[in-house]
Amino acid sequence: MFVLVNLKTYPCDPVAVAEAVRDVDESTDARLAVAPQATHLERVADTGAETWAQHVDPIDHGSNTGQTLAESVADAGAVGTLLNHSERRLKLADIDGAVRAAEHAGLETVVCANNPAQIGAAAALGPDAVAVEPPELIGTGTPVSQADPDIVEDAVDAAQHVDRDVSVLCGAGISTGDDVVAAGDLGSEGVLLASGVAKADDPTAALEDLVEPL
Ligand SMILES: O=C(CO)COP(=O)(O)O
Repeated sequence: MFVLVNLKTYPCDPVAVAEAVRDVDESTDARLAVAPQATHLERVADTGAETWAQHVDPIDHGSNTGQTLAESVADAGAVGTLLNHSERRLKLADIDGAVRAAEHAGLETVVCANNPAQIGAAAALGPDAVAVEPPELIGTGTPVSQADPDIVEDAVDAAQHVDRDVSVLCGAGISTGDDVVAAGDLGSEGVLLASGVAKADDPTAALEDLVEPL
């Protein structure tokens, strides 16, 4: 299972969380990664933790003030990027452009979507993975795998119908090892989570709990 921790703009210490991700990754068969804010990418990558961006724009080098260039994110040490997170929605054409920009920079891609229909559309753009995250469950602590298992199974079906090479992650409210196991039982190859680790008093303990049953 892939456990991708999105730090959003939570007021946590990104380096401390990254060190926890690195250390717990070494103790488990699961794959762990962390997605800090763009300004923290380099410091986080320097810890040795697998580092992801939260977003890149569908642009090339040039006159794009204030935008995030995939090559710069890769230069900072990121190996992948989230795209179209529910808190950073893009138009379809821009998701397509951002997937191409990320691929060009050598970044792995996870395109987020709200529901199975959007997952099918996202999978058709050929990212490495898609992630279904019902927005109403994000940050609630109620795991999608328990509150809405059908959405995960339907997302897996929708993605496989379009492209069997696109893996499916799920997210929203995931915070325990049982949640991760339930996500896997529903056909998900990983989880995308935030508050369960970023807001934890002890991120190492939170991560250990997440991977303990794997
Ligand atoms: O948006 C999310 C991950 O990208 C999910 O957030 P929570 O884990 O806080 O529900």
